[in-house]
Amino acid sequence: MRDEIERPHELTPDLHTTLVSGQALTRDFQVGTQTVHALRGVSVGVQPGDRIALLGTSGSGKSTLLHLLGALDAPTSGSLSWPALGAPENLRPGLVSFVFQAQSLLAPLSALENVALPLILNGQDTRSALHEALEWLKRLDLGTLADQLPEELSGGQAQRVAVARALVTRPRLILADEPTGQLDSVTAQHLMDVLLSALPPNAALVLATHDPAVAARLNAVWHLRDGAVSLITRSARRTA
Ligand SMILES: Nc1ncnc2c1ncn2[C@@H]1O[C@H](COP(=O)(O)OP(=O)(O)OP(=O)(O)O)[C@@H](O)[C@H]1O
Repeated sequence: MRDEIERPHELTPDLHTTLVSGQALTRDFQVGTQTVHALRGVSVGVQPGDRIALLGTSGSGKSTLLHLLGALDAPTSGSLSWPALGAPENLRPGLVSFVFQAQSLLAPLSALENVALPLILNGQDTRSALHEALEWLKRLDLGTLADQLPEELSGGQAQRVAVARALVTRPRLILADEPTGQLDSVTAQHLMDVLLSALPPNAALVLATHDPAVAARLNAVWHLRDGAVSLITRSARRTA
């Protein structure tokens, strides 16, 4: 149930706990002689426990905004900060994780090795990284698939492995870019079940989607239109 509607400028972020804050963000891309205005002045904040859907049509700027929030890209203008997380160079892998639409697993690595990789990149020894990765696979009901290569997994299984890989570092912020985009509606809802039940209550999720049924699973929706957040709706019932 959505009972409260806010304009973006009415948000009052708590600066001590804010995971990421973006003010007046723009992002232009130069394509030949044309300038594409992918974001046109977006101001948003993400707090611990938020489960936010980023809903908008193709080309509305969802991926561009996620990339900025995760410091994969920098804005053309505006300011970005991660008050509770620190400097952008310390965010990944660890504090901020991404789940992409599809085929983001490394093909030569098994499911288990894919999940362990962020821990190994963070300096953890391989043996304990593999042990923790297996615990996550089991938790997501994927223990029997640990030795499979990505090409041997179904689309839904591969996305659950990608969720395990995103959660293994115990991130504070998970940015998911249409993680259900290649899945049928039943498999998509199963992935949402897995993601929402495995997400630590204090972590935040921002998930881009075209699908209103997926957005309805979350407790706030940022409606993105032509590179601007046109509306923010919040659910009365917070799930975290
Ligand atoms: N690297 C880039 N170079 C040029 N233009 C880009 C680039 N990235 C994004 N754009 C353009 O910016 C606009 C917003 O793109 P973006 O991918 O953020 O939208 P989106 O809402 O995620 O779309 P979709 O739902 O199709 O993934 C589009 O017009 C896109 O073509």
